[in-house]
Amino acid sequence: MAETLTITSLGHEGDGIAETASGQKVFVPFTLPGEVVTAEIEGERGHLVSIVRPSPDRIDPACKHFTVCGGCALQHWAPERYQAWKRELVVHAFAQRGIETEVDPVVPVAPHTRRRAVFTLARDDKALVLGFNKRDSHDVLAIEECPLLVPEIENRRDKLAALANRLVDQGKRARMTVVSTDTGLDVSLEGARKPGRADYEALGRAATDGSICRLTVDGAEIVMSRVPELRNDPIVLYPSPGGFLQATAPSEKSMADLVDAAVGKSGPVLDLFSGIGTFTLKLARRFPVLAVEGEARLLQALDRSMRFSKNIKAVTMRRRDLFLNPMAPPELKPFQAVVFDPPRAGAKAQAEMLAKSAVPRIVGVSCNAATLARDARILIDGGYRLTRVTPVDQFLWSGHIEVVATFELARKGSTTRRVKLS
Ligand SMILES: C[S@@+](CC[C@H](N)C(=O)[O-])C[C@H]1O[C@@H](n2cnc3c(N)ncnc32)[C@H](O)[C@@H]1O
Repeated sequence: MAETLTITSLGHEGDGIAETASGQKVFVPFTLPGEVVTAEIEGERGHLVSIVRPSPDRIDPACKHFTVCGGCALQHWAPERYQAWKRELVVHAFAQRGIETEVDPVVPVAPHTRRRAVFTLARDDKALVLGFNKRDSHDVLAIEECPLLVPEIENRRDKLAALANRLVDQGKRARMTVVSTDTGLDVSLEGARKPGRADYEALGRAATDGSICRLTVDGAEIVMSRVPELRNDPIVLYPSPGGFLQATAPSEKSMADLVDAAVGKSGPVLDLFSGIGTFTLKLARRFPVLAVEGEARLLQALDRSMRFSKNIKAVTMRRRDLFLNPMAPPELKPFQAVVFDPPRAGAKAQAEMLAKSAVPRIVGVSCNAATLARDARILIDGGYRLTRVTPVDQFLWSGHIEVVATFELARKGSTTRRVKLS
């Protein structure tokens, strides 16, 4: 039987939190603070049945698939309240580590800006479905719209499904990463059937209608009609098939501007977890930069950017596993600033090394506020001061938030030295 509940707050994934009559804490998706709802209780999950008293901040969701699609959790909240909640997530993550800090307002990101999408493809009962996983399910939802995506991807769903049609067999699944670039769609298919000779020809024909610049299957290039380029004059970035790329161009710009400002006026700069060089290249307009990254193919893409971008200073690249082999204080010595932008797991080992260094400025970028706060604690305990924290809403309507944090060396007796980067 459904129980009447009052939602007191939202959990970090965006689900409403309430207490049952028996004092049990339950999470009820698609509810808002202050709302009175009825829900069927199953363990610590509450399945929303009806909204008895809606929040004045409740709005109509932007997408017809909302609540069924696993992608979005919070389309039903007025933007100002939603953004304030996202900022609070960051405040809370730092407070959990004993760090009291000012946090800037969230930098918002508009709908229809997601330029990198990862679709699931599944063939059931003959039809090939291109979509996203349903909420709390492995089933694939065939999406008819997605207000997150740039139109170049959203309007080509049928074309993308047709492209994969030959290579996904009955009962099988595959993953398709699509990046909208300035030269067309860069499509990477993974987990599909290996193409045979006849497939190559058909794929070649299907892919060369002007909308697709590159098609790779499990990393192997099948079609390349134009080199995929992300142009931001004077810089050109080259995405790597299926490789990491900041999810939207506006959030990437906001983060790169924040990093650039936080680095300040002196180099050389060390860019750790550099990827294809999103921050490296912008910083290299002013300073020599050493880019360190674990994946060879991303450094190859950065190498290409260095050759085709204009007005950049010396960029040195190094491949290294920074989890197993973080850069140690003697190696950090030449740098006036260090940027680190690790995966969700954070950069604990590297933060421990940075905490022992005398680098004057450190900028941390992360899509996980909890691991960033953990790494911030390590830096602060090592003698750094946290001077600015800015959330960027790269993952609109989800519980995820991107954060840029700036640290300055505050240890007594610390001096700054300028050293030439060899
Ligand atoms: C969040 S991405 C940031 C990339 C880059 N800063 C950008 O904006 O495009 C994290 C990067 O860390 C790299 N990475 C993951 N694990 C690593 C490791 N153990 N050592 C070095 N790099 C690693 C990934 O390949 C990825 O490029």
